[in-house]
Order: sequence, then C-alpha cells, then structure tokens
Amino acid sequence: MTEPAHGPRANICLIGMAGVGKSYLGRRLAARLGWTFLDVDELMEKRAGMGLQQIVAQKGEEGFKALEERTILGLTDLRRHVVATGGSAVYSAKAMGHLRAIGHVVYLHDQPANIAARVDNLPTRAVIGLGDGSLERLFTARRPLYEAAAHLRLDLDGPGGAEATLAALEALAQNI
Ligand SMILES: Nc1ncnc2c1ncn2[C@@H]1O[C@H](COP(=O)(O)OP(=O)(O)OP(=O)(O)O)[C@@H](O)[C@H]1O
Ligand SMILES: O=C(O)C1=C[C@@H](O)[C@@H](O)[C@H](O)C1
Ligand SMILES: [Mg+2]
Repeated sequence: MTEPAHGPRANICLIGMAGVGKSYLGRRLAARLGWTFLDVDELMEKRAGMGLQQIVAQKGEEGFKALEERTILGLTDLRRHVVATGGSAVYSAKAMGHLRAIGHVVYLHDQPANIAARVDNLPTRAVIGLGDGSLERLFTARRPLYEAAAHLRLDLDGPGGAEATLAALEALAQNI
C-alpha cells in the first residue's frame, strides 16, 4: 500500500448497473487499501429505518431517487473512502456532479447477460425503472448516463475479469 490520497478528491466512487458488483468489489477494494467502505444503499436503509424495497413501496420511485440524491449530496469531508452507489444514482445529475467533485468516479461495466447471471433476485431487488421490462433495455437506457458521469470505465468482461478490475482500482487509488 502506498501513501498519497490526501487531496480533496481522494476517494473512489463506483457507479454502474444493479448487480454489476459495486458493493462486492468496493468492499474488497477498501479492505485491500485499508480505506473505509461506504455503501449508499446501506446508508439509505439505516437513515430510513427500512429496506430498499420498503422505501420504494412507501415513497415511490421518485421519492426513492430523491432520498438517494440527498444521501449522496450529504457525503462530504471524505478522504480514503470507497463509495458504492446504488444503480439508480445516475439519474441525478446533481449527485453525479457531487461524486465527481469528491472523488474519482468509476463506471463498472459488464454485459447485461453476465449481470443477470450474477443476480438471481432482480424482480425483488427494487431496480428503479425496470418495471416489467428487461434488464437489457434498462442497461441500454442507462449506459450513456454512466459513461458520461464517470472519469473512468472499467470492463468486468475484459481480460482478467473482476481480479484485473480490482487491481486497476487499486492502482488508481494509489495515484490520487
Ligand atoms: N466478481 C464477482 N465474483 C463473484 N460474485 C460477485 C462478483 N461481483 C458481484 N458478485 C455477487 O453478485 C451479486 C451482486 O453484486 P453487488 O451486490 O456487489 O452488486 P451492486 O453493483 O452493488 O448492485 P446494486 O446496484 O443493486 O447495489 C452479489 O451477490 C455479489 O456477491
Ligand atoms: O439500479 C437500481 O435501480 C437500484 C440499485 C440498487 O443499488 C438500489 O439502490 C435499488 O435497488 C435501485
Ligand atoms: Mg450495491
């Protein structure tokens, strides 16, 4: 582990589709770096005192997104944090702008078929905007938003898969 990461943007913020592995890889990255891991979904659940599905059921999708935006805008004075966001955070330009101001925003990319194979509970995962549609359709709609919001894209379907992605994230963290 190397030292830098003192600046105002000394955090890594992961964005991408539901189920792509932001929480899984984010937790592993933070452990490797000795940084703090922060999961926006978990923060929202703690603050609301209920699960994500319950939040959507009570507040609706717009209410959920508003809470998600507020939670992200509340992330200030962070250093050496790995932040895993929820997949729907990308709908808020304000939230994306804030993440770009406090850290390096990395879009974790994978093929929708790989993502679908990874998560067996999509219908009950409270994915915003999925409705009765396919993950592939949602992916096609969201991808340009993730790409535009990110400083960097890492491809989980590239050579080396998740381990190479983790190594690339680690190298990035050590140089910010
Ligand atoms: N590279 C991997 N190898 C093995 N399992 C993985 C990998 N990436 C993710 N998973 C598993 O796939 C599932 C989805 O991953 P995860 O919860 O990290 O997605 P996410 O991007 O945080 O999704 P959400 O936007 O819904 O929070 C989890 O069960 C996780 O443990
Ligand atoms: O991609 C999405 O729409 C979501 C992903 C999860 O992280 C949660 O934030 C919630 O289930 C919405
Ligand atoms: Mg997650």
